[in-house]
Amino acid sequence: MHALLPTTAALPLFDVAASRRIETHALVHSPDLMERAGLAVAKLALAIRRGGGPVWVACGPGNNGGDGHVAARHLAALGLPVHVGHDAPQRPALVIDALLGLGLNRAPSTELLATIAAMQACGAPILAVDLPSGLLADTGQPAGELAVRADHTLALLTLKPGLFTGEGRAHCGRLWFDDLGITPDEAPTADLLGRTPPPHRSPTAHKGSHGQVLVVGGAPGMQGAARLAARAALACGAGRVYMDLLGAAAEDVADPGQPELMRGHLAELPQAVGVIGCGAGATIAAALPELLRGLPRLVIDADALNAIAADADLQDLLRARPAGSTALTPHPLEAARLLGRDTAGLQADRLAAARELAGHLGCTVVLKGSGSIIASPGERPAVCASGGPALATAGSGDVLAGWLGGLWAQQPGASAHAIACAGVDAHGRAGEVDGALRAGDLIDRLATQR
Ligand SMILES: NC(=O)C1=CN([C@@H]2O[C@H](COP(=O)(O)OP(=O)(O)OC[C@H]3O[C@@H](n4cnc5c(N)ncnc54)[C@H](O)[C@@H]3O)[C@@H](O)[C@H]2O)[C@@H](O)CC1
Ligand SMILES: Nc1ncnc2c1ncn2[C@@H]1O[C@H](COP(=O)(O)OP(=O)(O)O)[C@@H](O)[C@H]1O
Repeated sequence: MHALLPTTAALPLFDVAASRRIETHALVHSPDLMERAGLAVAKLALAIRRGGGPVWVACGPGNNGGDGHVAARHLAALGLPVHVGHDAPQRPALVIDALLGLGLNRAPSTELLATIAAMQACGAPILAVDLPSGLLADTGQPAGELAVRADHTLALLTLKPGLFTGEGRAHCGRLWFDDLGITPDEAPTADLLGRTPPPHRSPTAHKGSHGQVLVVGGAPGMQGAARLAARAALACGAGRVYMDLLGAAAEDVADPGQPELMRGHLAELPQAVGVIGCGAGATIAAALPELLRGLPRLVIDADALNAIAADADLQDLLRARPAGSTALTPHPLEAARLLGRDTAGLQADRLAAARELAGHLGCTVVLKGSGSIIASPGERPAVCASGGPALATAGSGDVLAGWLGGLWAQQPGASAHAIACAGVDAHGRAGEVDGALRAGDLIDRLATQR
């Protein structure tokens, strides 16, 4: 058993169906899985209980409850006061939530909701077994009106996507993992992102070795978004970064705070990585056909996504681009527009939605938000474990788009999927601070963490 995050290594994620298969195979040679699980829960419970009161173990009807009973037995054998039941004891030192795990398949009943509410109200730390009860393992969404908000979650046997995306991070608290000594015998459903080394810079490099980025966006009143993207591309190490601010006079393009940035246009920079759409407003629509046809690698964000959502011809141009040459970075509302769906429906299964959008438009899709998803045609999807609410500030998405462009300029042979995985994880790590992070400060943190 070990604490899970932050992780430098990529980790395999398995959905419910895969976890069930792995469990079934493992049980053939290791029939004592529940004993192992319950022992791991008891060990963690010993370490995190607060005070000398009873450990309250709330057990459900299935194997999740079985794990809870085994843990209760171990704790009682050690002489700890243990209370097993759905009613709260006086001043518990810890709650072990073993109500529902992988088997959750409907909204919790009124009685279960009452137990969840009592756990939440009793004031003791909550340790969830495998998953916080009421949270769906595949999506990270509550199945009903309430799911446990745990202080700790000990994932067992496999890591499930719902621990990391959707509402998962708000419900899991600190994450721990015990694989119960089993190595899964099948390919993961998705990868949890690990750290990717920064692009190599040769001792004999010159600025021409590190590529060009062309940022197209920043309509009047929204130029800050494009400037943030351009600054991020520069800080990432791109050799030369150009801006095409839509509708701006030549003298307005200069960025006094960042004199390295230059003015440029598609016609002069046919090999640049395009970062298009940040703060672009409706003006970007007219420029899109040329950009979609002209630039070999594209990161498409914000208003460019909205323009594409509204125009079937632009969608066809996107689909006509070579495989691996385009990354879309929608937040959930933009992704919903691209799929012609509502945001809540899309958020209900972020992994499925990102895969669907990637298939629909033939592009890499970064579905942003807590537990960003990276999905591409023909690739295993990835889930981002880094980042947090400090990133919920204006401009952090523009920084991401620019950073992806900067990475790609330096690694022309990389696919959109590889660039998105590397950049999204770095962006998330840089955003792990208390409080809120200004987008400008996020760029500095990205540049210095490498
Ligand atoms: N079988 C084993 O040896 C192992 C089991 N493990 C544990 O077993 C869990 C999975 O066990 P189960 O498949 O029995 O599933 P659960 O224990 O999560 O729940 C299954 C039961 O809950 C009921 N249920 C589902 N949703 C409900 C709802 N909303 N309201 C009321 N009842 C509901 C189901 O009808 C079923 O009876 C894992 O999460 C993990 O904790 C792991 O420890 C690995 C080893
Ligand atoms: N709570 C959060 N946890 C993790 N990442 C977050 C959170 N809130 C925002 N982010 C990240 O911050 C960025 C916000 O992007 P976006 O919504 O496009 O903002 P903007 O348009 O203001 O730049 C995305 O990369 C998103 O994943």
